[in-house]
Amino acid sequence: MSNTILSLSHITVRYGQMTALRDASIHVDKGEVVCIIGPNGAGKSTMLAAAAGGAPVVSGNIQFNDKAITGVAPEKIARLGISLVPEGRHVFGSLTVEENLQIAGYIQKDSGQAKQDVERVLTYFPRLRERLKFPAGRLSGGEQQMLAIGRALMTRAKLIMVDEPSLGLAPKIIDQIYQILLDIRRTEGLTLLINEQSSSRILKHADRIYVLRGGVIQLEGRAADLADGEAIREAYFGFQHSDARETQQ
Ligand SMILES: Nc1ncnc2c1ncn2[C@@H]1O[C@H](COP(=O)(O)OP(=O)(O)OP(=O)(O)O)[C@@H](O)[C@H]1O
Repeated sequence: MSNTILSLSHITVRYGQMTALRDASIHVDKGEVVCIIGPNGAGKSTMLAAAAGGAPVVSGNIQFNDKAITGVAPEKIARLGISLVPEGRHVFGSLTVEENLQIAGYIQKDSGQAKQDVERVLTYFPRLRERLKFPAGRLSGGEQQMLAIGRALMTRAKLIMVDEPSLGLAPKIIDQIYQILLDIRRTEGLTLLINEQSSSRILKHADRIYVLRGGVIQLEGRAADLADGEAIREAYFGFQHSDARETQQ
């Protein structure tokens, strides 16, 4: 058995005439934190959607735990142990934090186990414990992101994919969320695949980085080797752009 938990090999995705991913390959090893960085419209969400069974893949192969999952239905993929936290969080605003977590545990048949898992999630996110009886719609953006990740944890997924967790959040909150994710990784051996538009805060948290632009993987490397940001900037913008500070914000 290989150490790779997820691989997408030579994936092409088309929405009608529009090619969103072109012959793109990525892999994620067990226990890794891998980040896909790229500008708006690069194809990042499409990559996660392809792994979750929700994108029109026209060619290529997707494997999870050495099993082919290309063309497999999203609910079946979820049951195999992949959970996607979509961009924009999508919590149920009128339901309480507790109810949001309980519903996410529907995948488990055993209600005792679901109860234990609510407790397990609250241990990682003490902030959610304080807000347990609040409607999720009244939470701050950071708290909603925590809840969205908490919901993914309820499924006991082996691989959690998070689409732009930093979007609209203050740097302090972003770091806090990453610290919690790394804590969960350490405690549970979880594997994480994360999309981000900006690289600066991610480089210190991720093990490995892919830069995606125009549906094509432009760069792959260990975060430690890319720390100065130069190669990332070049791949991100497609040309030498010494003054391109956008990715550094
Ligand atoms: N359902 C769809 N139908 C048609 N085109 C789509 C669809 N979803 C995405 N696209 C297009 O595919 C391209 C890649 O989109 P995608 O959302 O994967 O990029 P992204 O890197 O995640 O960008 P963002 O940061 O804006 O979410 C974009 O040009 C987008 O407009």
